Amino acid sequence: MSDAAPAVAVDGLVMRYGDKVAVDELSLTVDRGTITAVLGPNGAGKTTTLETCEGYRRPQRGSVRVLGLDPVAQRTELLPRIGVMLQGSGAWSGVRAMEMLRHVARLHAHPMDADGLADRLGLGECGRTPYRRLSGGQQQRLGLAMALVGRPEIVFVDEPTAGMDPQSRRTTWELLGEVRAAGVTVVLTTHYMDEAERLADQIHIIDHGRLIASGSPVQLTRGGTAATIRLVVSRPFPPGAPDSLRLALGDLIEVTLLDEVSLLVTGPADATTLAKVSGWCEEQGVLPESLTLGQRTLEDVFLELTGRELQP
Ligand SMILES: Nc1ncnc2c1ncn2[C@@H]1O[C@H](COP(=O)(O)OP(=O)(O)OP(=O)(O)O)[C@@H](O)[C@H]1O
Repeated sequence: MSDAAPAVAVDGLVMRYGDKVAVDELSLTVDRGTITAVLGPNGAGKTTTLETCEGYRRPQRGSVRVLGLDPVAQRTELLPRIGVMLQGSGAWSGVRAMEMLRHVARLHAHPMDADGLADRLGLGECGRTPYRRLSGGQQQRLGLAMALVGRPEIVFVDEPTAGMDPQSRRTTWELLGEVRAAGVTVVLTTHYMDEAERLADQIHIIDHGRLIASGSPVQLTRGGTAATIRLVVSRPFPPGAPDSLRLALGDLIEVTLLDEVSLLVTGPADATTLAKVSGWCEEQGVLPESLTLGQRTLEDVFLELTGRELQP
């Protein structure tokens, strides 16, 4: 019963390039009608996972189902129901933008109005421009239009706003929101935390080909009573700073040194914790330049899970 199946089900997927393990026992589910972001740093295995869902790569181990179908064995059945935006839109270099979009529209049984879609994405004015002369942002938008024009049930978009100016990013976010509102499932990869946090109903964070956390933006960032205190000081911390602060704050609280003048305190941090951090600064003779208490961001979540920053 493919209609009851989740939009995407990845189970124990392993993908290697030679000795390099790109995707490592990855399991995740995408619910229908959601925008789901696969978030991770460069090289995390996002594109490889997406290409396997799109049927461009055969799982080496594990399985992938899209709308309940096997993307390789049942490709003919699946293709008309999915839209794909590749990194680099897949257009020929000499073809004019609107020619390409109309061509893709004609491949589908019930396409959207290509001109209306192009206008919506701000492609109207460059309709006669050859693909290779389009700016990076215009190529991205054309790629998105090509993925959407066939009215897919699910659309896969790889880094939809990479290289776009802020205005085009906002238009793209709005459009993806409208696509979801029309009942289409959107699966996107991104390494922009703000994009995932703002757009996605569900986020899967992956690193080194492994799933390290899943949840809605609120579940991931507001987990329990967790909060974050950021401390930036005017001169480098004295040696042993994180350890003595950890000692002062107790076991439930995590202290992560970000660099020689800033650190992050995470856990059930409240006003008392803030006062303790301030008292510790006084004891250590360090002058806080800023000391703030706020909710965790996805960046904080990634840092806690991996000890690294998502965007170097
Ligand atoms: N064709 C290939 N041959 C060899 N190694 C590859 C190939 N494609 C990807 N890799 C490697 O596999 C790992 C995962 O790559 P992948 O492109 O899936 O990650 P990603 O998260 O999409 O990264 P990016 O955001 O940079 O596209 C990386 O270490 C990458 O260098």
